[in-house]
This record gives sequence, C-alpha cells and structure tokens, in this order.
Amino acid sequence: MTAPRPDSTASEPPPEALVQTEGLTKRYGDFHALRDCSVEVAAGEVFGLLGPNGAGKTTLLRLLMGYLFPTSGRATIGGLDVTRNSVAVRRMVSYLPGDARLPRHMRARSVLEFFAQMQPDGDLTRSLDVANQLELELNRRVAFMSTGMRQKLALAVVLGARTPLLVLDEPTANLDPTVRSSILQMVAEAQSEGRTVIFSSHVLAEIEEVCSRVIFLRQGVLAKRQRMDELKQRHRIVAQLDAPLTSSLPDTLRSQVEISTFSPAAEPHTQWVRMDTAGDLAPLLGWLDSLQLKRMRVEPLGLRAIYDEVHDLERLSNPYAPPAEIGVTV
Ligand SMILES: Nc1ncnc2c1ncn2[C@@H]1O[C@H](COP(=O)(O)OP(=O)(O)OP(=O)(O)O)[C@@H](O)[C@H]1O
Repeated sequence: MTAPRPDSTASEPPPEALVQTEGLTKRYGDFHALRDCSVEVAAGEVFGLLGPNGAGKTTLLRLLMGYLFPTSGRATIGGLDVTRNSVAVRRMVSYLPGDARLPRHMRARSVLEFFAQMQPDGDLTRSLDVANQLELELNRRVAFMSTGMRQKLALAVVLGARTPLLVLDEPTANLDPTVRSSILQMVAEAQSEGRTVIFSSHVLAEIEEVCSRVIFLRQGVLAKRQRMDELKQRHRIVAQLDAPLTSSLPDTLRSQVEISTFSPAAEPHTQWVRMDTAGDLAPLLGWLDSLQLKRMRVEPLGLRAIYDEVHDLERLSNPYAPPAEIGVTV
C-alpha cells in the first residue's frame, strides 16, 4: 500500500488558534505514527479527529498532552510549547485517554473527590452533577464496575473540571446510545461555555452532530480537512437513466457539479449518473428532468462519502449500485 500524501487543501487559519501544531511528527524506528501534521484549533470550537484504527489519532492527542515527545515539529497550546511547558499546558487541559485507568479499590464518589482535589481546575460539584446525569452509582467500587460504568466515571472526572480545553479520545466508546447522546449534549454545553474541545471518534454521526471542523488521518498523515458547515451545503444525486446520457451538463452548472457515469454490464441499456454539488439544486434537477430519468436519489453528502473518498473505499461500496431504498421513482 502506498503512503498517502499530506493534505494540500488550503484552509483558512482560524481567527484565534488555541492549539497549533507545525510539522508534528512521531516516528518509531522507520515507522511514522504521525507525519508532518500541521493543524490549528480555534478557541471555542469543537474539533473532530477521524481515522481508522492505527491512523495516528491517539498519537496526536498524546503529543499535544506532552505524554509523547515529537521526533520533529512542535505543538503549542495557549502559545506554550507542549514539550517545554508540559506542566503549565496540562493545567489548561482536561484529557480523557482512550484507556482511562482509575484506582480499582476506590468507590466512584471517592474517585471524583480525589480528582477534584488533584486537578487545578477540578470542581467536585460539577463532577457529581455529570455523574448524576449519567446515572452513575456513586457507592460502587471501580473494581466492580462494567466497562461502560468506568467510562462514565472517567467522563465525570474530565467533564467536571473547568479547564479551557477538553481533549477527549473516543469519549463515547463502550456507552449505550442514550448515554452517547448525553455526552454529545455535554460537549455542546462545554462549547457554549466558551470551552474548546478536541474529540476523536469512529462514529461519523457523532462528529457530524457536534464538530465545526474535522480532520481525517490516514496512516499517520493528515489526509483531509473539512468544515462541517461547508459539508452540510453539499448534496449527492444518484440517478438511473433509461438510456445512455447524450446531453452534457449546461455550462452554467459545470463549475459547481462533479459528475460521473457508470453503465452496468448487466443492464447495458441503462446508465447511472452520480453528481456531487455544493450549489442550488433547482437548476440541476431541472436539467435531470429533461433526461430519460428512471429513478433518482438526493441526499446530503455527509461525512460517510468524504470518509470513503479519503480511505479509497468507494470502490467497495459501489455508489452506483441500484439501492433498494432509492428515494424518488419517476
Ligand atoms: N510505542 C509504539 N511503538 C511502535 N508503534 C507504535 C507505538 N505506539 C503506537 N504505535 C503505532 O502507531 C500507529 C498509530 O497509533 P495510534 O494509537 O495513534 O492510532 P489511533 O488512530 O489512535 O488508532 P485507534 O483508532 O485504533 O485507537 C499504530 O500503527 C500503532 O501501532
């Protein structure tokens, strides 16, 4: 497999970056866990990290926390170099590691009390409030908790603290759908309090729900940056025609529509057309209406399509496959 090239997409720097990395690289021998990663996270935004297992998400977060030393490049939080000022930096950050370890002999309440005292911005009342919202049993010992209960307890510790930055490595792993949705709500509340959140997840819908921007990591390389407000304006139209496409896209639409076609060998008389567009749908639908249209589906483009594009999965999930759930039949 060839190593992906770093993302070259121009991206506007956020107005005030709280977190910034420049050429951040972590190598183990010849292996790059993270390669030449430059990102900025603006104060007050919820910033998503996406990527398959082993893509480098945890490596990036641990480098930011100063738990790993970069092979090259640098990262700053609040203008402070995370390697040289790791103590000061950690005072600004509440970090939920992917494998949060808690003292097994302690009961939930004692764990919350302990961390509220230990953390500079710890706040027991807030931690108890989160625990209460997550319906955590405060008398239970960590050793006797399920994996999901331990995750809730770790979240109560982290979300209770009043730090300006929250770094959450897969915060909803092992949680049931109701609790997941409470956590997403708490992330949104943290943002409305003016806090900044960096959030890694494998669940695309979660990233879509709470993040304002997302980056895709692939084999340690920042493969793509995406603003969610831009993505929400993009649509995909998949249409099946009764005959091969003969008329071409009107000139006025060319600049805003990416079009591709496919003729299945099993159905030589039909043709599938796929169009991705960020513009007004009305003129495009008008043009489609002039064709020999058999059926058509219109959907928001969504992170799934971007994820498949970044990870080269489109060939596996054939976008032209005549889907049973096709939305509109004409
Ligand atoms: N100490 C280490 N020595 C060698 N390789 C390592 C070490 N730590 C991590 N790696 C490798 O670095 C790569 C990135 O790992 P990382 O944990 O950052 O991935 P991730 O995107 O968080 O994955 P996941 O979604 O599975 O948690 C992986 O291939 C991993 O095996």
